[in-house]
Amino acid sequence: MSSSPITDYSLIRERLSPDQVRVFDRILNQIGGSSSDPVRLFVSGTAGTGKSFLITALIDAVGAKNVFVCAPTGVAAKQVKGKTIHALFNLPVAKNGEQDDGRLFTAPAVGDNLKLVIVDEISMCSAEMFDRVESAMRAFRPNCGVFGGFSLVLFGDLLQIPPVNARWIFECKWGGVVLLILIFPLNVGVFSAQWWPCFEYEELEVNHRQHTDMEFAEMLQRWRLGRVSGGDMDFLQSRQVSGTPSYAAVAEQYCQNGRGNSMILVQYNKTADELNSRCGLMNGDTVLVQKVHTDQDQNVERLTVTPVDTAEVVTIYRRQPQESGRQQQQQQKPYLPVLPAYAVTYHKAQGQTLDTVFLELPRSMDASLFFTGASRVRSRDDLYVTRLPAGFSIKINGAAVGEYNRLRATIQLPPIDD
Ligand SMILES: Nc1ncnc2c1ncn2[C@@H]1O[C@H](COP(=O)(O)OP(=O)(O)OP(=O)(O)O)[C@@H](O)[C@H]1O
Repeated sequence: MSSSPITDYSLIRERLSPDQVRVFDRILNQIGGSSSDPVRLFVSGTAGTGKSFLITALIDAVGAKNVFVCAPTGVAAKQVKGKTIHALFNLPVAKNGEQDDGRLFTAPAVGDNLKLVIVDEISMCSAEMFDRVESAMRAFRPNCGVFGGFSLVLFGDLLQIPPVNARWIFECKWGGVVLLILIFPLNVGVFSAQWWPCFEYEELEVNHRQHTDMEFAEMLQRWRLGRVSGGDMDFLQSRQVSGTPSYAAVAEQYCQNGRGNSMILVQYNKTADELNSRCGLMNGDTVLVQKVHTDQDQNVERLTVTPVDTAEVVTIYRRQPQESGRQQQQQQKPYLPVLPAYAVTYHKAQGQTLDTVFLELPRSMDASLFFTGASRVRSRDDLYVTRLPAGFSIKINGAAVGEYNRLRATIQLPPIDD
């Protein structure tokens, strides 16, 4: 990816589908045009419609040094060569589920060349976090209005994973306002969070991830809306790894069927830890190994890695074993404190395309989690479930569907659940 803008967009446009080109042109025309109005756009579309792909095309066109790109999680940010929202805007991170203190740390320096700010996987960004982004952008350029007058494009799918223990980006802070609106039904936009109504809407429609298995794509659209047919249940039954939730059976199947970037998706971090450690692996930061340094006997001495959450370069050295006993320590070699992890939470998988997934399913599950997990793969053959609980069901979030339909109506599209 070049850091300078490409002025002839024809080559970039060639790699995009017609709906991606429509949005690409709309954004670039507004940024490059004579209008002084900043872009305020929310680009949605179901999983696999190439939202992240379009982001990389926009970065190429505008030039990496002229765009800020971010996402709520490190893995999602890495996907679009960006930073986490926290890292980009220097927001304090909440620890152990406690709320942070709401302070805004020093904002990064912003040159005059900043043309566009992009936030991917917006479904996971809470209304509170979005308020902070607004303050941070206004701090870059005070006196220029909302979001500092910068162009801002949001990408995501409101039917994928919502923010953890927080309000949706479109949800109102004060229940009382909702009550008032119920009594005096005014413009529906008043329901929304403070900044959300500033955004116009676009939707991508071509599924690029499951385009070779349209039956699977249709199945996913049912699941996205919380509908699981009898045929779907039969299919899920046939994709079970084991009759009982046995980590060993899952691990064995994983080793046999897992390809390239396969993942076991689980609900909670502690389950991921358990699964990883049972298999002799450990959970931790996800890192990309950039360089393996060896000595003259080809023993690995150290690794240069980039954690996906921070994108810093880190060197990992061998450590002495912790076991007690001097003799035992002398016998054991210093070890590298890094092992591959293959179970992650559904949250960490959002935004990725994976070769194979193994879904851990509770008896009742949010449609957003199930849909996000299942839609990571390209075809039915790449999807497994660790076990299908009796009476398995998924439930849809009505607020997200309602907001989706409201947005679609603004561009004359029918409700998704019609
Ligand atoms: N125009 C395109 N031509 C070829 N491949 C494409 C195109 N657009 C997207 N893809 C591919 O389709 C897959 C899904 O794309 P992408 O991850 O951008 O979708 P997404 O809408 O961001 O999905 P999600 O909502 O799940 O994050 C990726 O493998 C991507 O490379």
